Amino acid sequence: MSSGAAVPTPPVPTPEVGTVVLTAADISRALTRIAHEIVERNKGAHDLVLLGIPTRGVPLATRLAERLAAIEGSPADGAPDPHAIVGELDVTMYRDDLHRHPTRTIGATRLPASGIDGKVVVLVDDVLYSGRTIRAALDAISDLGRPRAVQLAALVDRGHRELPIRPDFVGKNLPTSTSERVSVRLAEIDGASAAGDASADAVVIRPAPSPTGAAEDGEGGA
Ligand SMILES: O=P(O)(O)OC[C@H]1O[C@H](OP(=O)(O)OP(=O)(O)O)[C@H](O)[C@@H]1O
Ligand SMILES: O=c1cc[nH]c(=O)[nH]1
Repeated sequence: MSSGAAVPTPPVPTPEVGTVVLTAADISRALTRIAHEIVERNKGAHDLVLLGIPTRGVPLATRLAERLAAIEGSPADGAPDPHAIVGELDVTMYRDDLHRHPTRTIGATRLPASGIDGKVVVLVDDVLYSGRTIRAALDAISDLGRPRAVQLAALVDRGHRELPIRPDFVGKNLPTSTSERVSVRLAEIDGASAAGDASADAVVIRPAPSPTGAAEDGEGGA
């Protein structure tokens, strides 16, 4: 017999790699909740396009699309083909800090065949911090078409915004210091964990790696 309500698990400190604030199960639950919120906000999944921002926004967008399809049922019920509504949006050339990071690699931009005109575009990113990446994404979108609306989903909102940008869907609000760094690990990008777990998924908070890195973060250099 159960002895009562489950006791919340406290964050797990791992001194070498930081503190795990979201486990794989937490991330999975957060994405499922966000998918439900997207459906609720948009009264279904019609006309949705999910654009992931590299690097980790892309697999997150795919995971969200798979959940949207599962929530909406059969295509006759309005369920989207998850592969047909996901794209990726590279924002490198639209950044306002390019001069500080001249060696950034330019990534791919790939839109669904439907394009984005008249669609509801949900931008998907792993971490929202200064908001400068999303500002760049909005500029990139305006060069590609004219969506009916643009919404923003972030797995983690760590605060410290430098621009008037606010997410519509958040996995976890995580109060942080500017001297910290939030790292998201996803199996699709990072492979198996050091412990050999099937899923490497985790969100970890740790001290920013170096004074240079800390300064970059504090000034919004993502
Ligand atoms: O709100 P901001 O201050 O712009 O920071 C958030 C951005 O920083 C990280 O990307 P990063 O540029 O480090 O690239 P990565 O995703 O390839 O690691 C993160 O994935 C967000 O895109
Ligand atoms: O902590 C941070 C800040 C910006 N981008 C990240 O991915 N993590």
